[in-house]
Formats: sequence, structure tokens, C-alpha cells
Amino acid sequence: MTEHTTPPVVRLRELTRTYGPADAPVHALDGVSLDLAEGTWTAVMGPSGSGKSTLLHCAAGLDRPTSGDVLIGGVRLGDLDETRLTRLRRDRVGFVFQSFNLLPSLTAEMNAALPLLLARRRPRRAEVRDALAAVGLADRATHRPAELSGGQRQRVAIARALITEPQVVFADEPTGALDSTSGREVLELLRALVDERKRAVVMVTHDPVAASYADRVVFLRDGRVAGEQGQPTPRRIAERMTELERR
Ligand SMILES: Nc1ncnc2c1ncn2[C@@H]1O[C@H](COP(=O)(O)OP(=O)(O)OP(=O)(O)O)[C@@H](O)[C@H]1O
Repeated sequence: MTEHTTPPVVRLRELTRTYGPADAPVHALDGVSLDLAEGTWTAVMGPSGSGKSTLLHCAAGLDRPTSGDVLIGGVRLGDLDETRLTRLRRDRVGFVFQSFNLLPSLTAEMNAALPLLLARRRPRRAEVRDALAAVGLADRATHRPAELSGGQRQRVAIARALITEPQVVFADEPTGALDSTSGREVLELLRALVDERKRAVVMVTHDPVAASYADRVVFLRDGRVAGEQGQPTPRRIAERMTELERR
């Protein structure tokens, strides 16, 4: 019997990212290889300065690695000029940030539609309303961010990340600014996105409870992969983090 495996949505091959002068380099990433498949959620954890943000930024095409390859949907980002890279990010990648990054003067539906406007696509009203309904905010379409709770703002940000139907969503501490109830709602939304819509999610977090919603946790230390856990639990994650921080 032939086994059908879909190619990974994101492939990282021997990524390095070095900052600073040649005589005093900082190796933020030092040879990271990872495959991220559709319908899977990967949490990235590690001590402060271990390279998590650098990894996320390189994987999402927001920063260029010093060496190594990033492939998204089989396309090698290093082969793209800035215009093509911007287009690929716009069409295939969604972003969710700790600080929501909504535009305060725009309503929830305008914020959610923004990636389509930037792509010079006229958003259909039904498409935007569906995106807001999918995050439980159908009745908040005309509210501005100041009129929404933190959890609701983050859900608008998730609707915005999904409006272009990206293959992969990169989330940087998506629950970092939320109370635990709103945080749980956001995590449950991301879980549904992975299970029901088969998106790939990559999430940087410091929170073992948030990471336990993922299918696996990849640990970084000093810019290298320092192991991973499948079917993670908050307790096992916290134990591993304590080990990594102790050394
Ligand atoms: N623009 C930069 N210039 C110089 N050094 C940098 C730059 N960005 C990151 N670094 C260094 O690279 C290393 C990795 O940083 P990174 O922000 O990826 O870590 P992190 O794991 O996300 O940390 P934290 O958990 O504290 O956010 C750190 O030593 C950091 O000081």
C-alpha cells in the first residue's frame, strides 16, 4: 500500500541568522531544520534569547536568514525578490501578534478586510461577515477596536489573518496580553482552525498552558533545536523549560 503524505507547508533547512559585527557575532539561529505540516500546530518555546522570534520572523519571510532555506508551499523564499516575497506573504501567510495590531480608526470588518484591500481585491461583504462569524464576532462588525475587549480584538486579528485563506498562520504570543478566559477562547479558535480547516499554525509562547494546545512543542536553546514533545501537557512542558533555563 502506498502511503500518501502531503509535503510540509513550511520547511526550514539548516537555518542560521547571525547578528552583529563579524568579530563579535550573535548566532540567533544556529542550524535549525523543521517541517511543519498542514493540519498541525507547532508551539516554539525556549528561554529568553534562544531565538524564537528570529525563527518566526525568518520562517514567515519577515526577515532573511544568514544561510539555509525557508520553503513555504514549496517556494524557496531566498529565490524571491522583495515584491514576490511580499506577495507570497500576503497570499499564503497569516499573522497574529500579541499586541493585536489593529487600526484603531477602522471598524472590526474593515480591519478584518484589510489584507484584501492591500491586495487590491474588493472584499465581498459576505466574505468579511463570514470571517467575523467564524471567530464569534458577527454582531461586532461595526465596532472599533476601542469598543472591543482584548479577547475580541484578538479574534478580529485572527479573522484578519484568515481572510486570505493562508496555508500557515504565524502567531507571536497571541495570548500574552489576554486574561486566561479570553486566552482560552483564542486558543480554542486556533485549535479549530487546525482541526477543521487544516491550516498549519506556528506559535511562539512563554506559556506552557498555551503551548499544550499545540500538537507538538519544539524547544530552542542558543539558536538550536533542543528537543520536542508530542501531545504536550503543561506540566511536562514546564519541566523541560525549567531544565533549559537552569543549565
Ligand atoms: N536585531 C538584532 N540585532 C542584534 N542582536 C539581535 C537582534 N535581534 C535578536 N538579537 C539577538 O539574537 C538572539 C535571539 O533573539 P530572539 O529575539 O530571537 O530570542 P527570543 O527567544 O525570541 O527571546 P525572548 O523570549 O526574550 O523574546 C538574542 O541573543 C538577541 O539578543
